[in-house]
Amino acid sequence: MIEIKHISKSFNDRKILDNVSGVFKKGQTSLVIGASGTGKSVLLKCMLDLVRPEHGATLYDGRDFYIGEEEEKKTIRREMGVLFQGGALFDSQTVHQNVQFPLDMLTEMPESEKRDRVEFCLQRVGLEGTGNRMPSEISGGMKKRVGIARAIVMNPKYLFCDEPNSGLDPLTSIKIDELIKEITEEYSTTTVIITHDMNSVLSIGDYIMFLYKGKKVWEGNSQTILDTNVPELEEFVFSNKALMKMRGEKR
Ligand SMILES: Nc1ncnc2c1ncn2[C@@H]1O[C@H](COP(=O)(O)OP(=O)(O)OP(=O)(O)O)[C@@H](O)[C@H]1O
Repeated sequence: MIEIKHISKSFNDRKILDNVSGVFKKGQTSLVIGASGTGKSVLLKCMLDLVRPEHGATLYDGRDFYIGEEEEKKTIRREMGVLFQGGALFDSQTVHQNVQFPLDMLTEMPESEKRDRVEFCLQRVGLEGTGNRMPSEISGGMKKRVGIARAIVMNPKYLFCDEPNSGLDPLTSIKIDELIKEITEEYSTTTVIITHDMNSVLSIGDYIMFLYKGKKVWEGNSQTILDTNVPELEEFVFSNKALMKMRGEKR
């Protein structure tokens, strides 16, 4: 479980996050949603301690990430897997080398064990047999899968995905969402996904936090979101015409 408590962050006197709190549970896919520029990525960076908020705390299963001992912070960092926006693969390295990177950086694992672990993760994301290819030789959807394999190679407790569907067609997006959801349930990870994809919201939103101009103005799940009466959220959700129609038919 990850708890964020009263997170506030400003850049150059401009408040980007304003007192944001929430709980992301183990074994669930939690989504942080909102329009562009509303502070989703900054919130993720605060949770990863890449950006330090002026106020607030992030607790990983009760362990305070900002004020804990350096050893404890290191432990927490090793328990995190991150799927970066755009995949962030090293172009000059093979798929296998990309997935192995965290094992090389963070473990003393023997080479043979690393190889087996990488092969297992590639197989888990449906990419068996592709280890020797270069990132330039695979599709956008496959790159995301490589990114997911790399994010889970250390067997993380906490999985962060920044816009996992960006640049993908709708069908591939659904498959990536399903894969993230399956992994979350299979390994009981606490998964936090930054997105503005309404398909994801409706299909994998166990918990949804909606940010508007840096504030949390709504929280709920995929079942309750279509019944919202919060104007800012209504505007966000029903900018999708098909959903607007669905709501009309429901009422
Ligand atoms: N390092 C920084 N210095 C100054 N301003 C920043 C910095 N990082 C982010 N911002 C500002 O914070 C605001 C929120 O940015 P953020 O990237 O969190 O938005 P977002 O909700 O993730 O948007 P998108 O969906 O487009 O990725 C933006 O106005 C951005 O310019």
